[in-house]
Amino acid sequence: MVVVTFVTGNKNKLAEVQAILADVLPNLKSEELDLPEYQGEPEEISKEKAKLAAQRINGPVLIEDTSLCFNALHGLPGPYIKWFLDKLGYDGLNKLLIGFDDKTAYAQCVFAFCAGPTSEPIIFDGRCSGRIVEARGPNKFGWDPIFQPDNEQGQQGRQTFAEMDKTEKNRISHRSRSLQLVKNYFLQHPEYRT
Ligand SMILES: O=c1nc[nH]c2c1ncn2[C@H]1C[C@H](O)[C@@H](COP(=O)(O)OP(=O)(O)OP(=O)(O)O)O1
Ligand SMILES: [Mg+2]
Repeated sequence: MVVVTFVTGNKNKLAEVQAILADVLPNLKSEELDLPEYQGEPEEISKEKAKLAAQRINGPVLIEDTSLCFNALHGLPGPYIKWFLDKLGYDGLNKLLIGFDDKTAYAQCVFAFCAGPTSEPIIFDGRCSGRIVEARGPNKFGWDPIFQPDNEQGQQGRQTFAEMDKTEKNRISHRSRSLQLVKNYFLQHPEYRT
């Protein structure tokens, strides 16, 4: 069996990935590396991140890059949300939208699988639409308190990701949608799990 390594510096991501992939990739390893990230479109950032990870690990790797995209700002902060969150906090992120009626946003999770140091990465894109609200719920993972996802009918939801229990978040999140595609890929490639 060829063991896949999920490379991330983020413990919360790792926990969600392990929970969602448990049945398909029970042998998923993890490596705590905070890889440098190129600027550009989310797909390109993930591809480059995956190539770098595959070189560092010298084997098959899975990485992901998460964006939070404000529709009024044409998708920004997008992949730069980590730095915006760090510098502006929940209030500052809300204030970015003060001049706009449109508070809608989407979370995007782009997984990339790279089979080895010389392979071309494969991309899996999952999104969850919602809106930016004043922070509600425990402050445990990134921007969870200010993102209120739409429900499955596409209507405005009631809870922020931070207010939901983990199972509920993992059922509807950007990450779980992207991981659904990752799962399908690995179901067709049993060499990574048996
Ligand atoms: O479901 C989520 N709910 C709330 N916040 C989230 C979520 N997923 C990522 N986040 C945060 C973490 C980081 O502030 C930024 C993404 O940046 P991103 O580069 O993908 O993550 P990271 O640097 O923490 O980990 P990694 O080592 O995998 O790159 O959004
Ligand atoms: Mg990162």
